[in-house]
Amino acid sequence: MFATAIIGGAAYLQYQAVQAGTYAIDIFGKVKDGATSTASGLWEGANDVFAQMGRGWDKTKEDAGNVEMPQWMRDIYEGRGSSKEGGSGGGGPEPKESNIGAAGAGAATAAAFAMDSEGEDDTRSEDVAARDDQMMMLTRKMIEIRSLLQTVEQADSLTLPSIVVVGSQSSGKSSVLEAIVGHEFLPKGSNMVTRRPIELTLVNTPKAHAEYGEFPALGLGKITDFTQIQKTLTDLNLAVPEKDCVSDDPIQLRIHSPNVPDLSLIDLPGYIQVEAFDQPTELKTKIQALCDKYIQAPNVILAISAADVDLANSTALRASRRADPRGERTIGVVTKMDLVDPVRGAQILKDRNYPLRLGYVGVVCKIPQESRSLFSRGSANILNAITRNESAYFNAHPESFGESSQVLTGTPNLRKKLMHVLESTMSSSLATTSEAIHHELAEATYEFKVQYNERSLSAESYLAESLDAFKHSFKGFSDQFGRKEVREIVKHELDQQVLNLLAQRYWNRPVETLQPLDKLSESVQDPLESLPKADPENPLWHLKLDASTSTLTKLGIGRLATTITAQSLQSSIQSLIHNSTFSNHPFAIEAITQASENILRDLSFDTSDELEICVKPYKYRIELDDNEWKRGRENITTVLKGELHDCEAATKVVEEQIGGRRKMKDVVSFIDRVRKGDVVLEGDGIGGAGGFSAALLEKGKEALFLRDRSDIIRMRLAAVKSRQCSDKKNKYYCPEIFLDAVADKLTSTADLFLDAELLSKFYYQFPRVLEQHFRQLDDSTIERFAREDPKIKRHLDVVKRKELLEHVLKEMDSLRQLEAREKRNSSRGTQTEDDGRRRRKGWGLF
Ligand SMILES: Nc1nc2c(ncn2[C@@H]2O[C@H](COP(=O)(O)OP(=O)(O)OP(=O)(O)O)[C@@H](O)[C@H]2O)c(=O)[nH]1
Repeated sequence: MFATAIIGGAAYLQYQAVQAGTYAIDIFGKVKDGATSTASGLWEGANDVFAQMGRGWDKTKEDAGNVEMPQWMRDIYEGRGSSKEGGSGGGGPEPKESNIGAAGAGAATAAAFAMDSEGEDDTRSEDVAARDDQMMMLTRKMIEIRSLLQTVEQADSLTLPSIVVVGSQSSGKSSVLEAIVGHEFLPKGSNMVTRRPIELTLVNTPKAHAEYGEFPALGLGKITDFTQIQKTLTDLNLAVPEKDCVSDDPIQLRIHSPNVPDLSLIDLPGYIQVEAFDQPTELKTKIQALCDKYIQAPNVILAISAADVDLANSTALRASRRADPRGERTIGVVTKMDLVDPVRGAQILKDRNYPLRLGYVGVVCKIPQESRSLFSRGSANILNAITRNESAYFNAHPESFGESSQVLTGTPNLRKKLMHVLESTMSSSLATTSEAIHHELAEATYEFKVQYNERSLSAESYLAESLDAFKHSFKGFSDQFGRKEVREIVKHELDQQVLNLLAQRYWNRPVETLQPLDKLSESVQDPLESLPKADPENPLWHLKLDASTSTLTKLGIGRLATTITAQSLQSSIQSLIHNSTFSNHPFAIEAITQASENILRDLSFDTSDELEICVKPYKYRIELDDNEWKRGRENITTVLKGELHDCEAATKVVEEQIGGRRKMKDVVSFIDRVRKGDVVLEGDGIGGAGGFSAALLEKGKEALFLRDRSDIIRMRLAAVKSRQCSDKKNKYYCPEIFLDAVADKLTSTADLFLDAELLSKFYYQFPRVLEQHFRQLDDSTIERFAREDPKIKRHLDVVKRKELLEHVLKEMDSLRQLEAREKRNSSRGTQTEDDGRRRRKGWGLF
């Protein structure tokens, strides 16, 4: 058993070490999963640090500093062109022969741009497609960094920009977002259903077939049914009370799909013109204030306006003009293009009144009616239906929307534009964000050093340490609490039982009533004073001792001894808990208490029955040797002295309650005289008598009882010490000694048995059950447990913050390496017009 314990312990220690090590990894993993496998290993090495994390923290650290390029990218950098074995868009159809090159290099973006949807050919050149892929990779990395920063306690300086979607009610905001995602998932209804910002992170998962959403803050897991996502969003929004109507507490939603680009978007409540009669009067200004908060720099504004409403009246454009007067970070989206004349539509997109550097995009995002019935429910993707419908419309009017028209139309182009814009905006924000992270990290590092002496801590390591310490103190306790201690407990209990038996059968003096003694019980007629001189054959004294012995042996020693030993163990566990770090953790107190109770209860059943069988022979015959008699005599002397001492102490208390020795003497002598018949009471004395109140008489009876008991004990102490009681053959004259010796015999059997059956088994099982219990806890429970202690919570927060910030900086480093390679590649002569446009100021400064 010992060997197994050691092996088990070592394995657990190892487990704990791994747990502690993977603590940070898990956190990072939470903000990034689902994108870990790709069609061609596209992101492996270069981008997906998260995927590497699964291989261990050390490996991750190593890799983060040494970012590996995927083959296809190296080929591009080394001028070998694109690899035809490059990734495919996962769930999408096979690329057409003429496009195979582009499909190889740019397939990752092809699906994300919705270019492989039916009716859409990828007409990009190889270089452009490859660069799109690379851009997507950079964007993804930045979004990862953004998500990581979201998990750090929020400070405004620690964010990367996002795309904020604003527009009036019914302008088509939801339709645009749903067209980008390919699913109906946003709350719908007339009752102002968007009440909170929805922070939507789209994660492109090229190889995965399943599309799903996650609410990281809710822990609902992966939701593949988009109507369920819609329902959850609706519930979360409607939970904002009618009287507040809007809240700035964002809902975070991540959607993973092979058909979405990597994007981070924020959907906001739609602007209203005027409050409805049942809406709060300040609602319009509240929505405005909320939107204004989000459309500040460096966020990109996606201003949605419907084509059938004059752009001059567009609330979204008016708001964006206030926040972005030079139109540098606003993308104008004109929805419902199908509702206006194509010529008019094209004019709108060329708007010169509010020129936008990022331009306007016209879209038709309505889900065709026939498709709605087919796709609207569950998890079917509506992307193809929308893009087909949309391109049919734009293709039908080439004079207005064709290549020569110089207007940008269509959801795929919008998606692409969003990715490009987000990437470039994020990259220009990196320098300032990086500075802010360095600053925050310096603060966290200082606190870590000064407050916590650089002692690393994770919820798992804290639990493991606490558990180890507790098991260690339990081991110490188990070394000290053995057979001897059980013996003391059991013997003490049986001593009390012996005293009770003696009091019942030998020492009984009736004091419950105020009555003359001659009317009372037999024991008074055979006073104990007469015992030393009684006839050795007097059956009364034989009967008394035999009956007392029988009562003692048939007391249910099995149950009694097992129960008090288990209780003692249980209370020792409680004090061990309260002297351990677990004392600040109600959850752990409950778990440990429960574990010990369960084990003790289970063990007690069998133990008590078996112990009862072991003491059975004593129920029929008890033989004592001289030594046992001698030991009994010594022990009962101590017990009687203890009892005498207790009686005297109790007498003192009663004396104080009565009001002094003198008053007590008066009451006691009155009751004495009544008992002797010297005073005859009228009535029963219940209402008081002899000038004493009823309460005083009650106390007097207590004092008399204690006095009588003290007298008897003194008398019996003298008897126990007498020559008569030195010999075991005089047992009927010395019941105290005999009963003590019997109790001693019972105790010896009990302690031996309890030591083997209860203690040993408990000592073996308890630490293992604890270990098992704590080992199977899930991460969130362990985290909750550790955070119950405010000091530990603070410590954990500092460690976590520091680790996250360090990790973010590392991610930024690898991003910088990728960017440097991109620059090298550009300078090797593959520079195109497109490259020039994509080179950004600020990139590489951080
Ligand atoms: N014909 C046409 N109808 C559209 C288009 N886009 C959206 N709609 C319709 O316009 C209505 C409003 O669209 P939503 O996407 O719900 O607009 P919203 O801005 O999200 O509205 P709120 O959630 O109320 O703020 C819906 O009935 C859509 O079907 C479009 O391009 N063409």
